[in-house]
Amino acid sequence: MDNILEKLGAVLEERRQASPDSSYVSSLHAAGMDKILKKVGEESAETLIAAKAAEFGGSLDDVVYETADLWFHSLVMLSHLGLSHKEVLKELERRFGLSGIDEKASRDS
Ligand SMILES: N=c1c2ncn([C@@H]3O[C@H](COP(=O)(O)OP(=O)(O)OP(=O)(O)O)[C@@H](O)[C@H]3O)c2ncn1[C@@H]1O[C@H](COP(=O)(O)O)[C@@H](O)[C@H]1O
Repeated sequence: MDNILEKLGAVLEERRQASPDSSYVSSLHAAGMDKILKKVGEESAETLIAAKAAEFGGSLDDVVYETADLWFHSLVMLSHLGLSHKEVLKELERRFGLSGIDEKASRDS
């Protein structure tokens, strides 16, 4: 499978200029940052609820579905600011191999 983040990133970039009538992503851009952040907040809450339910036997598929919604709307938020998954992946690359405990200690000292 081609990298879905690359493919989706290209579509999201194109949707910044597209008509809001024909595109959900363009309609979010047209509605503005508050609407995008409201969706990120909603999807975040739905992900938390699904994960908590899964801890007690609920559907793992629901966790995947809600996390995909959260990631998708987070990508739209980044795109609205002229950013993309690339900057986030670069930051994760930078952190790779750096223990969270060591990183926190370097901030506290
Ligand atoms: N991955 C997604 C994706 N995930 C979720 N969604 C939409 O996100 C919305 C989720 O909102 P909710 O579940 O809260 O549903 P809702 O009640 O209809 O939403 P609201 O009315 O509350 O805003 C739904 O409309 C989903 O269809 C997505 N819409 C688009 N994409 C990707 O973005 C591409 C571009 O989409 P368009 O801009 O619509 O062409 C698509 O080809 C897909 O690859």
